Amino acid sequence: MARAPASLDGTILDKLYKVIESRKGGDPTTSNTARLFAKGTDKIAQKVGEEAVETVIEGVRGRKKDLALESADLLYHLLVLWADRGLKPQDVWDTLAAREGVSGIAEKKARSQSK
Ligand SMILES: N=c1c2ncn([C@@H]3O[C@H](COP(=O)(O)OP(=O)(O)OP(=O)(O)O)[C@@H](O)[C@H]3O)c2ncn1[C@@H]1O[C@H](COP(=O)(O)O)[C@@H](O)[C@H]1O
Repeated sequence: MARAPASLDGTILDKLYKVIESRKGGDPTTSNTARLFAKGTDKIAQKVGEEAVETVIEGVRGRKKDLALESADLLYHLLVLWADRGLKPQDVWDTLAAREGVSGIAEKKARSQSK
C-alpha cells in the first residue's frame, strides 16, 4: 500500500516540532510561537490547559469538525510545551511504542502491584 503523504499522517507532528524549535528566540511580532516562548513556560502550560478544556467541550458536543480544530490547537500548544522543556517528540513516540500490545488494564494492575 502507498505511504500517506506527510501531511496526512502523524509525521506532520515531527515537522511541526522542527518549525516550533526554529522559532526559539524569534520575533514575537511575526511568530505566534516566538511570542509563546517569550511569555514563558507558565503561559505555555496554561495554553495547553485551555486548549485541552476546549477539546473536551467539543468531544462532549460531538461535532467532529470542531473537535478536529480544537485537537489541532491542543497538539500545537503541547508541542510548544515539549520544545520549551527540551522534550523531543521521539521520546514520546518511544514511550507510546513501548506500550504497544500492552493492555492498559494489565499495565495499571502491574503499576498498582509495584507500589
Ligand atoms: N498550528 C499552529 C497554531 N495553532 C494555533 N495557533 C495560534 O495560536 C493562537 C491561539 O489564539 P488564542 O486566542 O487562543 O490565544 P492568544 O492569541 O495567544 O491569546 P491569549 O491566550 O494570550 O489571550 C492563535 O493566534 C492561533 O493562530 C497556531 N500558531 C501556529 N501554528 C503552527 O506553527 C507554525 C509557526 O507559526 P508562527 O510561529 O506563528 O510562525 C505555523 O506555520 C503553524 O503550522
